[in-house]
Formats: sequence, structure tokens, C-alpha cells
Amino acid sequence: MSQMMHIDNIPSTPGKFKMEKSPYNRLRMHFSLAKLTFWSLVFLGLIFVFFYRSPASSSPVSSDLSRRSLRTSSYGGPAWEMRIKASAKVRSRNGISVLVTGAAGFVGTHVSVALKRRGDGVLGLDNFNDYYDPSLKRARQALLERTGVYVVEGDINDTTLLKKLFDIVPFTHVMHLAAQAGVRYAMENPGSYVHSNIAGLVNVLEICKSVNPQPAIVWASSSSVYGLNTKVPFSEKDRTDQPASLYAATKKAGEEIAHTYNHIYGLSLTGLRFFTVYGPWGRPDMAYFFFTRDILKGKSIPIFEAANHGTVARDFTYIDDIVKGCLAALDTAEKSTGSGGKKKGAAQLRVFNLGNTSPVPVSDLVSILERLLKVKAKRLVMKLPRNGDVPFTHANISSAHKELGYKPTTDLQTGLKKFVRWYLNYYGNGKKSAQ
Ligand SMILES: O=C(O)[C@H]1O[C@H](OP(=O)(O)OP(=O)(O)OC[C@H]2O[C@@H](n3ccc(=O)[nH]c3=O)[C@H](O)[C@@H]2O)[C@H](O)[C@@H](O)[C@@H]1O
Repeated sequence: MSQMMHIDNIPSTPGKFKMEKSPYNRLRMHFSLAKLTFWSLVFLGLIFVFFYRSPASSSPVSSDLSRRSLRTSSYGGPAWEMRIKASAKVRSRNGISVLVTGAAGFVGTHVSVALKRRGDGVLGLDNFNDYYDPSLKRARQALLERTGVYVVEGDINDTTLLKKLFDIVPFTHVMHLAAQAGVRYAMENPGSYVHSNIAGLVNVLEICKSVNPQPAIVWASSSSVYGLNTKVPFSEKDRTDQPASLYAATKKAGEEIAHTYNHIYGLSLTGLRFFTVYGPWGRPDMAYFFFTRDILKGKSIPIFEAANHGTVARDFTYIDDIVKGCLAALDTAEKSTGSGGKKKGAAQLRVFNLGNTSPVPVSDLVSILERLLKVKAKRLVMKLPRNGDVPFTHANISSAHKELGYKPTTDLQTGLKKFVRWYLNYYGNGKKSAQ
């Protein structure tokens, strides 16, 4: 290799260059060495100043960016990428490769297991937040690991991470289930709903519109968008401009945001309006779950009552029926039409009710639990608080039936029996109880 020399002296064929010996040349050589030394020192000085004063170490924003990239680099590495590729690998003919956000959540876990078992590629993403007991999410994560689903720990707002995941896997679909759920909690922590259900959704859609190929997206909306509607059963065409909670408003906003990304970028988007989903591995913040816990503990059960002693009812929907609806939505999702952030044609935009079409009063839910647990509940009937709850939900599922072949088969008695069996097994027959 030719030694490092001043730029004018470097020959086109390294090693052929010979320095001449005359005194004038010697003087000239000393002079050019001094010049070389001087400019090298200047160059080194500039490099030092540049890195020492670089914005990454000065303004909070860019230092945050460098921190983010550091955080992302902590995700990186060949072993990590190998796990991701193995998890997302499609193992069945015509299989799909799905990024499931909120994979350690209740619906996310069941959907991920079902996809993996039928040979699809599945990669999970979850931030394992502490909205409810994170140990339950970790237990679901262990279950997923046993079925071959890797769950990356991260937030849907982490753009760098999401981009990295799409660099590693060309996902054909995104099952976007990560969200701040819960109607009543919105009055305690409104920011969490904006962070996850608005900013988080937009971030996921921003990534999806800019990757090639664009995935098709199926995401969790909510029956709560029907808000104060009195016309029952609720149909997808009914008004949804009267949300009764911030949670419902963020889900409604999500449906409007989906329309925008479909219209501008050609993203294929399907919103699923879940109706009070319940079942094994469920959410401790939901009534069926904490009623079970509190009946076993002998604590009072607050049963909400509508005005004039009206019953409060829900169209409770068993998780296995919901999973079938989710997979049918994925399988019937058309491809997105955009590429490089540009739409090439009209893209599919859908919304479906996924309910059970048979609302049950909350008081009946408690009676079923009493029979299954063989413990009398301490009922405390109270007026429906102004906390975002609505008196009833009832799904018209004819559209999901027609387009997705959706047909719920599990009644509340059967579904709760399966839930109670799981609950007693998981918490050790009520000795160890949910927090
Ligand atoms: O259908 C949906 O989209 C929503 O279903 C549930 O929301 P919710 O129906 O309020 O479910 P729970 O919180 O389990 O309440 C079930 C019923 O019990 C009632 N309830 C709740 C709590 C309580 O202390 N007492 C009581 O009677 C509620 O008013 C409601 O009628 C989920 O929590 C939401 O994330 C989901 O989006």
C-alpha cells in the first residue's frame, strides 16, 4: 500500500512513485512536508471541534434523538434480528406475515397464537405498560414464546424501532391492537389515550404508508363509538358522533384518521368494533374479571343501574369468536395500493361490528359468576356514574357475517365457564388473586 502522502503526490499506480534527489527538490520537499503537517493539524482540529460541539451533545432534542438511536441500537444485533426473522417466518403456503402490536395484551395474545398455529409469520410488539398487572402480560409473553412468537418490547410511538422492524421483515399485514383501553380510566389519565390511541396510531400508519410493500392494516376500534345512540342493535352505518367517553372519542378519531391514510396513501384499512370482549387471559380492569376476584374475596360488587332502575347491559363477546373475526378480517384484507408514500389507486376501507348480538344485563353476569364460583356475591347496586359508561350495547353483525363469514357461537354462560376455569387455575383456586 502506498504511504499516506500529500494529495498532489499520490501516483495513479501506488508504489511506482520515486522522489528526485536535487538540492532544490530537497528544499521544496521540506517545505511541502511542513505545509502537509500544518494542514493535517488544522484538519484534526476541525474534526475535534466538530465532534465535541456536535448538536447531539448540545440541544435536548437532538440528544434525545441520539438517545433514541442508542435505545434502538440496544434493540439491534444479529441475534435479535435472527429471532425476529424466525418469529415472522411464514410456514404455510399462502401464509401471511403479521406484525401484531399489543401482542402481550388480551386480544393480541389470542390472535398471535391463532395465527402462529395455522402457519403464519407473527412478530409481536408490546410496551408492557403497567395499566394493569404487567406480570399477566409477562405470563402471556411466555405463552407466546412457547408457541414461537417473539414479542419485541417497545412502544408504537418509537419510529426508529418500527422502521427497524420493517427493515428486517416485509410484513404483509399489521394487526394493530396496541391501545389504551378502558372506558372509565380516561377520566384519570387522558394523556395515555392521546399517546396510544391517537399519536401511536398515526405513527404506525406513517410507517405503513412509507414502507414498500405497504402492509394491509386491521385495527381495534370499539363498540363505544356508538356512544349515546338509542337505536338498537347498532349498525355500522349508524351515527357515531356522540361519544360518551374520551376513550370512545379516541377510537372514533382513529376511524377518521384511518379514512385519511386510506384516501391519501392508499392504505388498506379495516376497523373492528369489538363488543366487550371477555375470556381466559383477560383484562383485570374489566368488570367480569374483577367481579370474579371480588366475589371470591367477599368484597362488594358495584352493579351499575341506569336511570329509573333501568338495567345496564352489554353484548359480551367471547374471545374465540373475536379471534375468528380478526383472522377473517386479515384474510379478506385487500393489498394496500400505495408505494413510496404515493397512492396508486383506490384502497379498501372497512369497519365491522364484532359482537355477540345478545346483550346481557350486568346483574345476570353476576348471577352466572355466583353459580360458577359457588359463592354468593355481595351486590351493591348503584346509579350509573357519569364516567363514560353507556347503559347498553347491542351489535348488528350482518355486515361482518356477510363479508367475513363472522358467526359468534359462544353464549355468556359457556364463555364465563371457560374464563372461571382459567382464572381459578391461573390464580390457584382463588388463594392467590388478581391484584
Ligand atoms: O365494547 C367495547 O368496545 C369496550 O368493552 C369494554 O368496556 P365495557 O363494556 O365498559 O366493559 P367493562 O368495563 O367490563 O364493563 C362491563 C359492564 O359492567 C358495568 N360495570 C362496570 C364496572 C363496575 O364497577 N360496575 C359495573 O356495573 C359497565 O357499566 C358495563 O356495562 C372494554 O373495557 C373496552 O376496552 C372496550 O373497548
